[in-house]
Amino acid sequence: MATIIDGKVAAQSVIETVTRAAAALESGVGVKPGLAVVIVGNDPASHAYVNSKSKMAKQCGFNSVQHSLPEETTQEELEKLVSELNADPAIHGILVQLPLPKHLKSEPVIQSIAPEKDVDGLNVVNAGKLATGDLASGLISCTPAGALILINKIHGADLSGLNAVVIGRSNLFGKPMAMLLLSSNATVTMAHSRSKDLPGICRQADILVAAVGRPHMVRAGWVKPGATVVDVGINRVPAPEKGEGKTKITGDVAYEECAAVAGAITPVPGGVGPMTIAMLMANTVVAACRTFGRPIPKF
Ligand SMILES: Nc1nc2c(c(=O)[nH]1)N[C@@H](CN(C=O)c1ccc(C(=O)N[C@@H](CCC(=O)O)C(=O)O)cc1)CN2
Repeated sequence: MATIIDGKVAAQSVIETVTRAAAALESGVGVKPGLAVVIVGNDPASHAYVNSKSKMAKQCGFNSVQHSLPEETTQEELEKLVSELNADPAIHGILVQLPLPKHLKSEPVIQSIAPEKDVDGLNVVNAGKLATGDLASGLISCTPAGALILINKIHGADLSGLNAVVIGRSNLFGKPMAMLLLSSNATVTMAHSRSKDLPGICRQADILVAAVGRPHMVRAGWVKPGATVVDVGINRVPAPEKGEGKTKITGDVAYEECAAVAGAITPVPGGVGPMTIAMLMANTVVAACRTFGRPIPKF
């Protein structure tokens, strides 16, 4: 049976470091790290994530600001808010929750966030720094940064000689995950819905990272015996066992059968998800420390 990689424990350790760094910043320069989270519309899951982020920011001792905008918000209104937050000296991190309602274009909004406040790491400046191997001066997308910490718990920081396969090629996860694995010396394959023989590609992986958005797509036969399997999927599926109309969260990996083959595996819930919020706090405190030239905590 595989080692279960506990994302809640790892996230708690990150949060403790963030909280200490925030307290040191406040006692040193009298300023709290400031995080502004922006949400547009009424999607219940997005509201739940944003509330968790705002609550965690308060727990870490941050100045936590939430902007909940109505569904009918225009592109101009949203970009105006981002521009005000860019200019606000009390705000060191800005996050616009995704996905945005269909009538809004996310890319111009993301690119309008000042790179030094882009705690989601999605601005081309931060994505470009990661792609060119500069992991020190930018901000890295939260979910891949958290997933790498979990992978390092099993394999250490140097992944030389290991084959890593990332299924999924989004800007939010797949691309930055592949860049981080490459920077750690893994031999990286990016696979996606148009890849030929996905199961065969996955069977080559010592580290298999699944971000496909389809419940239980990765089956035991896709997993190399002893591999580390990282499940990034957050799929809401019906849970009749919990009562009529109830739902539960499940991953992209068929957990039970893959755990029987893998050497280590992340569960859903309780794996990569909690690391996403922890790394958002980490990016915010790093952004604030940089603003004041204070020492940058290590995660
Ligand atoms: N601007 C962004 N938007 C979105 C991001 C992001 O990183 N930046 N990621 C996802 C959603 N997300 C954060 O926003 C997120 C997803 C899941 C979790 C989490 O802790 N999941 C728990 C289960 C929670 C539950 O039961 O509902 C777990 O896996 O244990 C945190 C954050 C899309 N949008």
